[in-house]
Amino acid sequence: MASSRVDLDGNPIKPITICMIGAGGFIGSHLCEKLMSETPHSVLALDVYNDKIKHLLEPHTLPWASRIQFHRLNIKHDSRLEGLIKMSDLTINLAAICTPADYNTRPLDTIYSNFIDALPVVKYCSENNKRLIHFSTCEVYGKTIGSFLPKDSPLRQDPAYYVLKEDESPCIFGSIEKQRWSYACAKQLIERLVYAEGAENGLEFTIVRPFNWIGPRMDFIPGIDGPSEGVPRVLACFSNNLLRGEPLKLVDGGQSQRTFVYIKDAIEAVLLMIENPARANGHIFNVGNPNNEVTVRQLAEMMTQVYSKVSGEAPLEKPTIDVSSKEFYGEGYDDSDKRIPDMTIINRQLGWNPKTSLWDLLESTLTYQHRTYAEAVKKVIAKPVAS
Ligand SMILES: NC(=O)c1ccc[n+]([C@@H]2O[C@H](COP(=O)([O-])OP(=O)(O)OC[C@H]3O[C@@H](n4cnc5c(N)ncnc54)[C@H](O)[C@@H]3O)[C@@H](O)[C@H]2O)c1
Ligand SMILES: O=c1ccn([C@@H]2O[C@H](COP(=O)(O)OP(=O)(O)O[C@H]3OC[C@@H](O)[C@H](O)[C@H]3O)[C@@H](O)[C@H]2O)c(=O)[nH]1
Repeated sequence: MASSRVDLDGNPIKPITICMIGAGGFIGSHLCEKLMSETPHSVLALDVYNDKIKHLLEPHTLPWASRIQFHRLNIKHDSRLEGLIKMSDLTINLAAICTPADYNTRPLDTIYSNFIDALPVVKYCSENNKRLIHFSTCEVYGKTIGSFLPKDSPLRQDPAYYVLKEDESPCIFGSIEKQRWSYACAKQLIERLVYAEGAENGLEFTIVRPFNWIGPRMDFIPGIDGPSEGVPRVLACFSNNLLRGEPLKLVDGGQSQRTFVYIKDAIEAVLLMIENPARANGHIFNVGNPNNEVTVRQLAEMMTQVYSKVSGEAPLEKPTIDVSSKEFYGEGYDDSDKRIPDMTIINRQLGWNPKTSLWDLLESTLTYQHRTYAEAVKKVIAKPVAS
């Protein structure tokens, strides 16, 4: 396997060591899985948790056991960080607070996590001449230009007013009191810093802007493997509602639009970036699926249908319920209206295209959710409430 692999230009791929920060999260777990099963590369996996990669770490007889090492550490305060970056050929930084429920309620933690805590990582990579793949977000685009046009303007149908391009689109956020944008703004500034390290000090970098990657192991199910009062991202919120047989909550009518990409498609793009540095360095890449656009309401309807198919349970008569954003997220919430990634740059540089339709990715993801959580949720529901 190892010797026959070549990059996009036909050159043999040499095994490398990757320092992956945030390896225990949703994206990290899938990336580790891919690197272990399909490549000869080694991973130093850094995170405060490892539940989502336990299956890759134990038992010690796994075929890749010698190629993955978990280091439990918090990058906020751990002197081992620089040493681990120095030992590696490439650093991938995934660590972040990235659930919207936190952006307006814990803005300080959000800004520290996405900007301040990432600073030493960039600095150590730059000082030690190590390549960096930094995970940013599609939220850096904020709102579309089209959202400021009158509701009936025909220009709203013109892609020039909504398609998001890495090298052209502006970043449009709400006012400071709309603390939703604390995350996007922190991500934007760290992108600018990484870019400036490239321009002034020659840092070899790639910036990834994920557009709603979804799939198994995303976030948590409240009260099962996460806090009962916690609010994860929409896939886990809706999965939780479906597992409990309660209506899916549509924030402000579910009119916002998103494009969803299957995590396994997106991971293919990251692997291409890892193994084709000459094509990926110095670039910012949108990674999403422009063909999978829905409103949040349509997502809820599709998830209801798919869940009924995979669970064998009939959908509720009234499967959704409207809630205001103030009620659901609290003061200071705001939203991105529409997110369609332009794919020109990633297509040109890496020849990557997403493959999986929204229906198919929901079918495999909800099959996983049902198999993993249905029993546990039933038990919790059956427990008599203490009086
Ligand atoms: N999933 C998406 O669709 C999406 C979209 C846009 C951007 N992103 C970005 O991609 C990255 C990964 O996202 P994810 O969906 O896997 O999120 P995640 O929350 O599942 O993973 C982040 C991981 O980082 C770890 N972490 C956070 N702070 C840390 C610290 N101080 N020290 C050590 N570990 C720390 C967490 O424990 C967690 O395991 C984030 O930077 C996020 O902003 C993801
Ligand atoms: O139960 C819910 C949860 C969410 N929603 C809505 O569903 C939409 C998507 O919500 P998500 O929680 O997935 O988060 P968003 O797409 O807004 O942001 C995400 O985008 C990219 C990343 O940077 C982050 O992972 C996150 O900020 C929003 O319009 C939200 O208001 C509901 O209507 N009901």
